[in-house]
Amino acid sequence: MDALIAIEEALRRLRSAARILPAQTVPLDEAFLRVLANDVHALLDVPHYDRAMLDGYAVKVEDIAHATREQPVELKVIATVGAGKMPEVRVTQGTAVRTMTGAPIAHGADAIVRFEYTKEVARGGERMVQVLRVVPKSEAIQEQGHDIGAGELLLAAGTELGAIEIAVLAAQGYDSVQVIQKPRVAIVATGSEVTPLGQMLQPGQLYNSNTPLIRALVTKAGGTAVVFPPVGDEPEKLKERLQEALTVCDILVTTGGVSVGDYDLTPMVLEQLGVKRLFWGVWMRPGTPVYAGTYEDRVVLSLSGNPAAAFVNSLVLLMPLLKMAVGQKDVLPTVKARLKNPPHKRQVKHTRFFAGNLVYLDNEWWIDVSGEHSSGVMTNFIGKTALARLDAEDELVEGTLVSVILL
Ligand SMILES: Nc1nc2c(c(=O)[nH]1)N[C@H]1C(S)=C(S)[C@@H](COP(=O)(O)OP(=O)(O)OC[C@H]3O[C@@H](n4cnc5c(N)ncnc54)[C@H](O)[C@@H]3O)O[C@H]1N2
Ligand code: MOO
Repeated sequence: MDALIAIEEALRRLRSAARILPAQTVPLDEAFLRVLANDVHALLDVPHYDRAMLDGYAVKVEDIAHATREQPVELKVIATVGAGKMPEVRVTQGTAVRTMTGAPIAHGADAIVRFEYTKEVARGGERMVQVLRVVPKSEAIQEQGHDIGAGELLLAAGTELGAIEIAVLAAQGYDSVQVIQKPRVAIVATGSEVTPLGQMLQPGQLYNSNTPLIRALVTKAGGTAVVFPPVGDEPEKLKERLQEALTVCDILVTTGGVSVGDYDLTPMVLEQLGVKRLFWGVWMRPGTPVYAGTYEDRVVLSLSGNPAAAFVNSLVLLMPLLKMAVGQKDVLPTVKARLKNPPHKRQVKHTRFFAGNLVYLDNEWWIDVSGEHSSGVMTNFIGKTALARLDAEDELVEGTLVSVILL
C-alpha cells in the first residue's frame, strides 16, 4: 500500500481518469433513469395556446367590471368549447364563451369566470349567463409558453431522467432521446476461499457475497454488470481472468487481495497487465486498502474483500465513478445530521463511516448509528438508510453535526 490519501483526493484522481462514455439514442419509453447526453431545448411553447385553468366563462373583464351578486352582469353565451378544439367564435362586448378546463381561450376574452361565480339563465330562447362578481384580468388563463417557451433550455446534459424529466420531454413531443451509454462494469471477486453460490462449502471457505453486492449497486446506479466467476489467489489464473474482464468493460471492479498479506495479489497482477496506478490506500474505514488504476480508457477499482468494506468502498468511490462516467457532476451528495448513539471512542483516526438510520427529533435530523461497526459485519447494514461520515477533526460524541450519505 502507498501513503494513504484523502477521499476527496481519491475522487479527484478518479475524475481525472474517468472519460464520459459515448451517447446513444433510446426510445423515450426506455429512457427512465438514463442520463442525458446533451442539452435539450424546448421545441414547443407549453402550453401551446392560451388555455383555461378552470371550468367557466371566457369574458371581457371590462364587461363585468361592476358585477355583483345583487346586480349581476348578463352576457350572451355564444358557444361552448372543450379541450381539444380551437373556438370558432370571438368574444365581443356583451358576450361570453362557455369554456372547459384545458380548452383554448376564445379570441377577445381576457379572463375566465368560474362557474361558481355565475348563473346561466334562458331569455326568450337565448342562453344568457349572469356574472355575479368581478374577476381580474387574466384570471384562470394560462398564457401560451407560460410553462416553457420554444427554444428555451429544457434539460441540461448530465440530467438523470426521472419521471418528471420524462414527462417534460413527452410534453415537447420527443419520442426518443440521446443518453449516455450505460457503463459496463465487469465484476471479479478474488480469493481462494471465495465459493460460487450453488457449490458445497468446504472447511475454510465462504460464499461469494461481494459479486451480488456490487452487481446490485451497479444495477441501481444504471450500469450493466458483467459478472465473472470468482478466481483464487493464483497469479496466472488471476491474470487470465482480469485480462479477460478488462476487454469487455468500461470499469473493472475486483474485490479482495488488496491489503498486504502473502496472497494479496490483485494490484501486482493488474500492474503486470499494464494497469497504471491512481492510488492504493485511502483514509477511510472500512475499506482502507482500496486500489484504483487505469487501463487504456478504462478505470479499475479494486475493493477490499471484507463485504462491509467493499460496500462502503462502493458507496464512496464506485457509485461516484459511475456517475462520472455518465457525465454527472454532483457525484457524492451529502446532507447534514447530528450523531446519535455513537460508538464509545473519543475520536476517529481515519475518515470513518457508520451505517445508521435518519430520525427527526426536536426539529432536527439525527443519524442513529447504534450497532456494531466492523468491516467483518454485514448484517448491521440491513435496513439502514444512511451512512454517517466522521473525519479526524469531528468529535465522536452525541450531537456532532456530520455529513451523511443517503443510501
Ligand atoms: N497487516 C495488515 N493486514 C491487513 C491490513 C493492513 O493494513 N495490514 N488491512 C486490513 C484491512 S483494513 C482490510 S479491509 C482487509 C482487506 O483485505 P483484502 O482486501 O486483501 O481482502 P481479503 O483478505 O481478500 O479478504 C478479507 C475478508 O473478506 C472475505 N472475502 C473476500 N472476498 C469475499 C467475497 N467475494 N465474498 C465474501 N467474503 C469475501 C475474506 O474471506 C476475508 O475474510 O485487510 C486487512 N488486513
Ligand atoms: O479498512 Mo478495513 O475495511 O477496515 O477492515
